[in-house]
Amino acid sequence: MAPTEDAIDYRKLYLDEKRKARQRNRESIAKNNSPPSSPRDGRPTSKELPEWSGEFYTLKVPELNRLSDCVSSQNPGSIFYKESFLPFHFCNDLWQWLEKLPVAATTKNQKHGHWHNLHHSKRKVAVFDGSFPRPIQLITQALMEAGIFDESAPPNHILINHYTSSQGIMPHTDGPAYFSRTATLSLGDGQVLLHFEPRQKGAFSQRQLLLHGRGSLVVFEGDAYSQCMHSIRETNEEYETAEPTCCNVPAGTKAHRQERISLTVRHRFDLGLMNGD
Ligand SMILES: O=C(O)CCC(=O)C(=O)O
Ligand SMILES: [Fe+2]
Repeated sequence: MAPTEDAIDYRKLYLDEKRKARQRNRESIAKNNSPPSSPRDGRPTSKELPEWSGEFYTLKVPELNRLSDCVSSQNPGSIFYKESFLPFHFCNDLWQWLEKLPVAATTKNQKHGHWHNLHHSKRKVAVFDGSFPRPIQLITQALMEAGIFDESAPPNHILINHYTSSQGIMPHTDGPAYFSRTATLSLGDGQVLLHFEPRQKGAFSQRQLLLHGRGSLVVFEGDAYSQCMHSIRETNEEYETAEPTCCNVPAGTKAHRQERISLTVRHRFDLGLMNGD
């Protein structure tokens, strides 16, 4: 019998079902393989998150100017800095909101949106990825509007570090899991020196950058992201002194250390895939 228009195409059905079964299989493998420490686990419910009083905020931020805001244009290139990026009143509200984030009961699993005390360095960290509560959304939108991220690799991962005045972070690169651009916002009244050093000796020059608090922004990408390590020194001194390698303030400028919160914003590739990018 000749197939009619609406007769079932068994071959197509067979292929469709096979494709669906393969897809289900892949999804279940991905689910079972996802590490228990995934930051996507255990998202805080909206009840657990602190109340955000700034519901009607629209965040006005300046655009990043890739020429005038560039503080290291070569060797390594691509470090940008804006001393005043986030509005002052927003920084205060954000600080208070962040301080009220729930604290994870255990340090074993990274729980999304919860503070964790790191064993090795004692500083506190919290992660937001994928879907963001309002204040974090405002920040990611602001970074898009300022031309720092675009639709091809939008911010989808925020790491928040809470430091006492003496704490720092060891030399490291942010690694290949992310698009090679990091934007960091600093909150608090103090300052720190951010150090860049080449991963391979002699390949690039050392650089320093004085990070002001109260909403400053540093962006680094390209060589500064992939070929250099960055760090903040631990110190019990009240201040650090900028060296001649410092690229945004004169040598001798004092960076007065105080309690500080930083928000490091990036695009993580595997989250992009999960969100259907
Ligand atoms: O606190 C900072 O400014 C640096 C943080 C950082 O490098 C990171 O979280 O990867
Ligand atoms: Fe980093």
